[in-house]
Amino acid sequence: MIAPRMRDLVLLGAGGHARVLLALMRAAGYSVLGVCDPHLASSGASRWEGLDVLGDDAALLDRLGPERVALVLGIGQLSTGSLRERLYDLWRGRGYAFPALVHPAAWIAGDALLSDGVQVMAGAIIQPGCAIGENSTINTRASIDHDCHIAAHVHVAPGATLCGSIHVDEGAFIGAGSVLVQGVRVGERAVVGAGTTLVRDLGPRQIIIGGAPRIRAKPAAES
Ligand SMILES: CC(=O)SCCNC(=O)CCNC(=O)[C@H](O)C(C)(C)COP(=O)(O)OP(=O)(O)OC[C@H]1O[C@@H](n2cnc3c(N)ncnc32)[C@H](O)[C@@H]1OP(=O)(O)O
Repeated sequence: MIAPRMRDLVLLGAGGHARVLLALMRAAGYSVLGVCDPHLASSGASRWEGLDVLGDDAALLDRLGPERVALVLGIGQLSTGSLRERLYDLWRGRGYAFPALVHPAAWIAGDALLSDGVQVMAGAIIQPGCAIGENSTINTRASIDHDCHIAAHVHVAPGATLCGSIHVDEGAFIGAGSVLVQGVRVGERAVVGAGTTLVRDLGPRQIIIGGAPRIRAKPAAES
């Protein structure tokens, strides 16, 4: 993990996810040099949310090399599409660093491992024994319990609850408010719909949505 204070940060993108990250960076006291966004640049705007608009990608490459700035990926990730992943790989390939960012109101166990580019939003909890892969987002108030392994480019959306010892493979999307019971595995690029409870493994590229609750009697031995 690269210490965020080593270099000034430049925010890529100016949508809702970028605004949440800007709030995180300000709350954590990071130094933000400005924002790069093709739409802002083409509109001629010089300021956005109190930041200087630095221009589009070309401006960044021309004026602010990877030795001067580190990047923050302000593009969110929905259940479809992989723009965020492609941009991350593109800029990494150009030599730029993406420090892991953690909101000061998140709680992360001392032994949890956060890879480069991980973004942990306000209210999130990451318990002992967890590892979070590159460019993954643990969004607002999501909860990752002990010994979970989250691969790269995963989005755990707001309020999702992952119980212990869960594996989430690369590029998967865990919807808002979903609950994953202990020990399940979510396959590569699979999608867990918002509010869904996952009780068994989900294969690669599978989507699970909702699911009817069932009522049954408890075994006699249980009171
Ligand atoms: C900060 C942020 O905002 S981060 C973003 C967080 N957002 C989320 O977590 C949203 C996650 N996305 C979802 O849950 C989506 O609905 C998906 C990906 C599971 C499915 O999307 P789509 O394939 O586009 O499904 P679509 O909208 O066409 O709905 C298909 C059917 O499933 C139902 N449905 C869709 N999602 C859900 C859900 N999460 N729970 C229950 N039912 C659902 C729809 O009502 C529809 O039912 P119908 O056929 O009877 O009309």
